Amino acid sequence: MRISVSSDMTSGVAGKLVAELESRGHEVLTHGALSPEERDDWAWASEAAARDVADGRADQAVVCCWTGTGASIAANKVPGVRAALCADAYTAQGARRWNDANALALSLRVVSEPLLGEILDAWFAGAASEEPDDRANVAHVDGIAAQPSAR
Ligand SMILES: O=C[C@H](O)[C@H](O)[C@H](O)COP(=O)(O)O
Repeated sequence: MRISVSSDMTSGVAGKLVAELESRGHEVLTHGALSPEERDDWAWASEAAARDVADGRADQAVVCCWTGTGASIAANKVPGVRAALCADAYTAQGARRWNDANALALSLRVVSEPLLGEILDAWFAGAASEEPDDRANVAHVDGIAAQPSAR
């Protein structure tokens, strides 16, 4: 799989992420602090990785910042991207299964190296549910940004 990775810092698991993903057989694109000469602020870095997914240059993204919050918010503003902020394996598994999440948002402060391994194991093991209700939810979420409020 091709994974686009962004971070606003090189601290914490940001420094391990690319090697970890490559060791799992993924091709990695990098943005922000992980890419020389790119703007490294979380909003720009996360948007760049999310646009790789939306535009088909990557299958999925992993977006990081100190809390993971800004990275997830920015990624979720890009149409077609469903980013999930995950601080544990259970949430990562559910994000893939029920939300068909295509961007994993991580906190550089909270996620330790062992926890990163657990979260990635769960994330990549999980397949999106094909249940009609689940697909309807995902399709509705993708359409929200494109529609005016119905209320
Ligand atoms: O949600 C935002 C992230 O946690 C940022 O990593 C944090 O705000 C630090 O950003 P800055 O280095 O721009 O202060």
